[in-house]
Amino acid sequence: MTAQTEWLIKGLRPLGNDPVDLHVKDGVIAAIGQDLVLDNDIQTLDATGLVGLPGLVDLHTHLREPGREDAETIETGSRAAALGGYTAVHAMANTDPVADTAGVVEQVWNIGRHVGLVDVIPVGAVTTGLKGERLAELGAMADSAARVRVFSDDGICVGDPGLMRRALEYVKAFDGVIAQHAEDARLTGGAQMNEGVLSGKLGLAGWPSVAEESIIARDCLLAQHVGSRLHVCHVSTAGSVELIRWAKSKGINVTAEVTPHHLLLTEDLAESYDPVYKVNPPLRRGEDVDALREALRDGTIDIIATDHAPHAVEDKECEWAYARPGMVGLEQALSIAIMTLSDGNGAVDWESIARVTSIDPARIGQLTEHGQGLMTGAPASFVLVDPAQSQTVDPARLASKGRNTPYAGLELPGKVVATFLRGTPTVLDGKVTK
Ligand SMILES: NC(=O)N[C@@H](CC(=O)O)C(=O)O
Ligand SMILES: [Zn+2]
Ligand SMILES: [Zn+2]
Repeated sequence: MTAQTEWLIKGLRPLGNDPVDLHVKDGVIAAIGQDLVLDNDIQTLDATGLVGLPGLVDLHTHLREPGREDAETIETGSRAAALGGYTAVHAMANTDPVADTAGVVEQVWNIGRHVGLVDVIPVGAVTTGLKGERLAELGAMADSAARVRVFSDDGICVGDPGLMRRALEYVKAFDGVIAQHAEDARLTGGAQMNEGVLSGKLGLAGWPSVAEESIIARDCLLAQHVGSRLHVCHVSTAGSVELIRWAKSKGINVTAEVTPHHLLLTEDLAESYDPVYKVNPPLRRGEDVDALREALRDGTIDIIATDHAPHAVEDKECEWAYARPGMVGLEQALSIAIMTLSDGNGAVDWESIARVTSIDPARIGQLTEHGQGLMTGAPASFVLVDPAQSQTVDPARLASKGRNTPYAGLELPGKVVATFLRGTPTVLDGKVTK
């Protein structure tokens, strides 16, 4: 029975270009062409009007397993990811136990494979227990079955410059990358929101831009000094953009990500005192949002990464100061990419969307099976999007266990109709297949 493995997909528009048919067989794209006719009796999918993109790759996802399965599991997070058009997600290391050994990363990787909806690529911790004291077993995680290439203490900054330098040097051996959560903790004690006029008015302790920017500047100089690869997580300020632009102009090997929420939302939302808007780094000013959007368009910021951060209801529906920071994002990221990378007259820059959501995240994470585009011989991992449909976000209907979406009630453009992972549909008709 070839039903699951062989497909004829009719009339999709790759990256928004002229319609073609796609023959999917044995996990790869066997042929692309106009009006393909196949003589055997295989499954056909009418994709007229749908845009085809390479499967999305998230470099920054919190799946909460092991340790907080009440907030998210690898399975529920995988469902959310597939519905969002993702075929691979990098699972952050700030779990309990922390993903700081070959054993833990292999377990996460195995559960992801068993669920089978997206490739779950573990991120390894930089320091043991995220304590910032000594390096974790980076080499063993890289050599493990999980083939870890991205290392991060995300949630916490690697504050010690000596340790950061050694981590950057260590991962060079296997072309790994250190993904830094840039926050000088000595400048953010008790911080609740962006530091500025509004934080003063609201009486909430501020997180100043300089707490992010000073670490980015330092880490770029360290990456230059030791000739290593640095990735900056969730860039949130105009000043950070300027620093990264400078570093790239000097040939420093730095890449950067921006989250959907930092591309769309501003600090004013804190006026509601609704903790759904509490996140690290905090939502910033309109000027910062403008600079981040421009930086994404001109390539200074390489990619969109969700920082999908599901939390249990009791950790979010409480007083602002006690709420955990973070918001979910896997199911809405593509819509926000569409909003950010269109010209306002409805013309969507699909090529850039593929670059920032798939091709470049796969390159940074060293994933050879993803982000390859729709080409003959490439793995059949792609997403079919209907740009004419929109979705109104209902927190109760998310596949993620997290209900902490900042987009509740908003009508967002685009809908994922189907996602394929190595030739097998994980989403069909907008629903997870298993
Ligand atoms: N972004 C957040 O506000 N929270 C993240 C940690 C992080 O990304 O720093 C989390 O793990 O909940
Ligand atoms: Zn972080
Ligand atoms: Zn994070």
